[in-house]
Parts: sequence; C-alpha cells; structure tokens
Amino acid sequence: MLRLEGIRVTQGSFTLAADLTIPKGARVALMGASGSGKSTLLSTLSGFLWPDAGRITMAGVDVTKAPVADRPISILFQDGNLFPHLNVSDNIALGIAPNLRLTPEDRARVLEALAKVELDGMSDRMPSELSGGQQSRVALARMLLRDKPIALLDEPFSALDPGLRREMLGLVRTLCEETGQTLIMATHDLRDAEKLCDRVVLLDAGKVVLDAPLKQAIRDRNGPLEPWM
Ligand SMILES: Nc1ncnc2c1ncn2[C@@H]1O[C@H](COP(=O)(O)OP(=O)(O)OP(=O)(O)O)[C@@H](O)[C@H]1O
Repeated sequence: MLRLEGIRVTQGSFTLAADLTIPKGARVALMGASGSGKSTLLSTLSGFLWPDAGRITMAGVDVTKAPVADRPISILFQDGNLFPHLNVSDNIALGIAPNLRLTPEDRARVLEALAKVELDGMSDRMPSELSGGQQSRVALARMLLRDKPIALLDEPFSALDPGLRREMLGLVRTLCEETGQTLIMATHDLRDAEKLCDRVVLLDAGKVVLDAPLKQAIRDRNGPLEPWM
C-alpha cells in the first residue's frame, strides 16, 4: 500500500496538494491536463522532490525524506532511460549492480530479464543499434530486474507508434500481474490507460479530483473523465 497524507509540494507558483491511498497491486492511470501536476506527483514519490508538508508511506514505511535509491520503487520515463555508451546487458544490469560488478547469478538474472521482454541474443548491442520499441523493452527489463514493489512510469511509451505502444502496455500489464507490482503511470491517453490500468487518479490544478476504478469512471459519461473520452 502506498499512502500520501496531507502532501503539499511547491514548484514556483504551483502547489500540488494530495491525500491518496493506493492499494497494493493496483495499476493506476495518473491523468490530468498539461500542468496539472502529474510529473510533480511522480517526482515526489520517486524522491526527486521533497514535500513541504505531509507524509509518504510505502508498505507501512515512512519514506517522506528517504533518498531516491532507498525507496522501494523503479522508474521508467518517456526517454533517456538508457545509457548510450553501455550495451544492452550492462544497461539492464545497472538495475541491480550500479558498479556493474556482477556475480554469475546476477548475469543469469540479466539474461532472464532479457528473455522476458523477448530480446534474447541482443545483450551485446548498443542502444543506438536498437529500434525505439526495443529500447523501451531494455528499459522495461531493467525495471523488472530491480524487482521493486512499486513502478512509476511517466508517459513511458508516448514516442512509440500505436501498435508498439499497445504491445508494450500489454507486456507491462502481464508482468505486473505476474509480480503483483503496484504501478502508477502518467498518461494523456485514456485508451492507453484502459489497456494497462484498473484505477484512475485525475489531477486538476494540483488537486486530486477523481480517484476511482477506471471502468466505473469511464461508465460515468458526464463525470470528470469526460474530456478524455
Ligand atoms: N522546476 C520548476 N519550477 C517552477 N515551476 C515548475 C517547475 N516544474 C514544474 N513547474 C510547474 O508545476 C506545474 C505542474 O507541472 P507538471 O510537470 O507536474 O505537470 P504535468 O501534469 O506533468 O504536465 P504535462 O502533462 O505537460 O507533462 C506546472 O505549472 C509547471 O509549470
């Protein structure tokens, strides 16, 4: 379970204020207009921003002031997920060994993660030798390998074409179902949200205006999600 209690985060003249409880294993679409605070919320959960007030707990542990590396999270952003000078297997291995000193067991886990995202045989390639979809898969493999209870995704696949995007969303969904990971994905696209998520949190000008099961929110034709339908 992930809980934000009385959180206030200030960015210039913008303030995000949130009280939220996200159940373990939920897959949440974080939606809202541009500038509503989605990235601010994800950065606060990641530990890149610290709140001025309030408390964040993850699985019962207070992480409000915990550094990024000490939080039970993995992060996937839209781009810049891979280091261009490291090959595929090293990019993935960074998820478990930041100094890249791997035990034989670590190496086996890297290969296993590669296989899960169907990139067997590509471990020696450089990111520049991969398509956009394959690069996304490498980043996803690293997220998998980290094996953290909470995954934070900030419009991770918006640069991909619709077919690849659908494929990646389906893959993430399968992986989350297998591992029971809790997921929060910022997205502008309700169709993408439907492919992966079972809950929706909608932000408007830094406030949570909807926190509900996604299917129920979509059924409510005149509700706050209406502009995204
Ligand atoms: N470093 C900063 N300094 C000042 N204001 C900032 C900073 N970063 C973000 N903001 C402001 O905070 C508000 C929320 O931005 P945020 O990036 O969280 O929105 P978002 O919902 O993720 O938008 P988008 O969908 O466009 O990515 C915006 O008004 C933005 O201008």
